[in-house]
Amino acid sequence: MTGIISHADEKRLVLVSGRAHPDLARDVAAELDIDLVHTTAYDFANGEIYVRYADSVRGADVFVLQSHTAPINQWIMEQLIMVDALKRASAKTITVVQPFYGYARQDKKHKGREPISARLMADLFKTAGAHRLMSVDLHTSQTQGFFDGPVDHLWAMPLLIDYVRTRVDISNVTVVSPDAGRIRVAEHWASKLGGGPLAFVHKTRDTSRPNQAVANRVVGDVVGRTCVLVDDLIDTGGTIAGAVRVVLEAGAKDVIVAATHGVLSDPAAQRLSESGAREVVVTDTLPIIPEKRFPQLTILSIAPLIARAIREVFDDGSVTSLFDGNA
Ligand SMILES: Nc1ncnc2c1ncn2[C@@H]1O[C@H](COP(=O)(O)O)[C@@H](O)[C@H]1O
Ligand SMILES: O=P(O)(O)OC[C@H]1O[C@H](OP(=O)(O)OP(=O)(O)O)[C@H](O)[C@@H]1O
Repeated sequence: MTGIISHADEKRLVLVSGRAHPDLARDVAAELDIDLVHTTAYDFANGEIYVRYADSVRGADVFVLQSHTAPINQWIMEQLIMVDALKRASAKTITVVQPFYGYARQDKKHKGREPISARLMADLFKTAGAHRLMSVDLHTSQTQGFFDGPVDHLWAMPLLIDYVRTRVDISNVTVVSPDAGRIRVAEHWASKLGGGPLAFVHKTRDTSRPNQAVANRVVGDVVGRTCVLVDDLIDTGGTIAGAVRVVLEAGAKDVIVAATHGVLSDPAAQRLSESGAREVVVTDTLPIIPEKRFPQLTILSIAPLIARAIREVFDDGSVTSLFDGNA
């Protein structure tokens, strides 16, 4: 195995990773059957970051993997610096692979004098030298339009659905959206999970205080049913724990939660473990440290999907084809 795959036409695929989620980088490299190109990365005494690649990347198609986990600003900055180093080392193309797109929730101004940080992120990566972005389950699809270049928007839904299908009797499933913003996604889930009914939770947020979600009530047929609650991400767990509570109070038989990104900021692990959900299923787009794991948590590997998408991009194939039948 080498860090570089040589083709007759001299194309070279290089995978490099920041320090945020080494397990995911290792798994993606293994799926691609390549070695990561070693990257030296460390912090100077004042917190500034240094990176250098051990091998030449000249003329290569380079994929820069970084998970936007806490401390998120440090890891985003590291990825930006990695892109800059690749640009200056004459990489042919640079694809930023950010399985979870940091700042994606700041995609519009809700009030005057707010930033649109999701757009700023795209601009920063473009300025650093990125040609292309790859991400999984963006908070809103429109974020694709922020980056001036190709964006590969991967869906974890087929992976999650394949798993959830093994855990439920699909003739008795109601798919539940934990808020109004995710009803379209929940519709998609329902059609793929046996075409059962759909419900949604009326959620409100106190916008004067961060991370405060209130689940008011559930609308839809949940009595006696296995409810599958679907969301893009679980951060502090307030949205999901509240939704599980109102769904169970409304008479659901049991609840399985499926979300792509397990951000799991405190006190999510405690909230979820005490929520009454039978199972909470996430992917490993973000690392989940042992202290944040709880008995009902299942973590699915996103590495095969990312590796297949990288392969398609490198081969000038079709990323969309990975989702044929799920569009
Ligand atoms: N990082 C964040 N954590 C929690 N809440 C956030 C974060 N970034 C933005 N927000 C707030 O989330 C909602 C987003 O609402 P959408 O309807 O999805 O646009 C908004 O209140 C943000 O201020
Ligand atoms: O675990 P939590 O801390 O509760 O945060 C997670 C929730 O926050 C986001 O929704 P958001 O309320 O930002 O927007 P939306 O209702 O428009 O999806 C996200 O889609 C989750 O539903």
